[in-house]
Amino acid sequence: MENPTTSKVVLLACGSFNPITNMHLRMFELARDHLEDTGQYSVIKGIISPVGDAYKKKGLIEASHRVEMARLATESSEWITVDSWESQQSDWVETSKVIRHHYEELLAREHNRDDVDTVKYTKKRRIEENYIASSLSPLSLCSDGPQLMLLCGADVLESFGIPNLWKQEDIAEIVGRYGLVCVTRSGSDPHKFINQSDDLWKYRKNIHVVHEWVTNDISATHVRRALRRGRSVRYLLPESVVRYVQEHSLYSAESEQKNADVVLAPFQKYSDASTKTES
Ligand SMILES: Nc1ncnc2c1ncn2[C@@H]1O[C@H](COP(=O)(O)OP(=O)(O)OP(=O)(O)O)[C@@H](O)[C@H]1O
Ligand SMILES: O=C(O)c1ccc[n+]([C@@H]2O[C@H](COP(=O)([O-])O)[C@@H](O)[C@H]2O)c1
Repeated sequence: MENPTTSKVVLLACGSFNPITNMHLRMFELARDHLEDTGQYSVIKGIISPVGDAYKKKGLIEASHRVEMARLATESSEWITVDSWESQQSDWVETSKVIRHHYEELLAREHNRDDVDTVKYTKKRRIEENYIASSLSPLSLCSDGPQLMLLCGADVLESFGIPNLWKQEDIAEIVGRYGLVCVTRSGSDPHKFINQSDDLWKYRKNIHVVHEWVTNDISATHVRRALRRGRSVRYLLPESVVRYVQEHSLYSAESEQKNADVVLAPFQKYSDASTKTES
């Protein structure tokens, strides 16, 4: 039964998912519990959007494999889905544009649902188009429509502070207009980071920090390292993903060198600077 007093939320996670791990899936569950615990939100859907091959991060294997592994991993979930739109684009797509794309999709879906009420739709569309990123409260599609929020780990939030990585207007749009749910990772302190950033502080009410008490250090980098050393990765990834990796002989010393000689664009320097990336 729908609760009319709560706002519906769709969570969107962007990243390499190289490969998807149990922690990526946990991130969704943690975020949903956290938001619903406030009594203000009802999370209706989660979307995993693997980045395209043009991201050129070192060791990034083909998007087709990463998308397929994410599909296998979410087969048993009733609410987490995978979307391949971003991965199919020939150029790298900035996250703000990925969010906009999914927002448009949600809006179109709402429109189809409400198409008897075209006046209501047109009015909301106009409000939406005129919306200024500097507003402090995120806009939901319509009074009963879902709100789209970006879901990420604290490393991505902290990457907002890397010079020339994210455009300031994109950060304002993501956090000011849509909202962000950030899951803590070991070694990170999102509250401190928000406190030290004037831009994020301005939008603090739209940033939901989820504390993961069971510190879980699984990272795709650790998984790839274990795989190329012939170590077991069982119970770090869903079993279906472990089987897929084996069947397709993914993640070797050779695949880790992919894109190693690529001259990096500013947005890729994050990947390079990341302490998680190694040879
Ligand atoms: N252990 C974790 N705790 C919290 N968030 C996580 C964790 N692992 C991944 N994430 C988040 O999941 C999203 C997708 O992450 P990504 O695909 O880059 O995985 P990763 O494990 O960080 O990868 P890599 O090790 O290759 O850099 C990001 O928002 C990232 O912060
Ligand atoms: O939009 C941007 O400016 C931007 C800058 C840096 C990174 N991103 C996105 O952040 C995600 C980071 O993923 P990863 O695996 O490199 O940690 C990935 O989806 C990138 O497209 C996005």
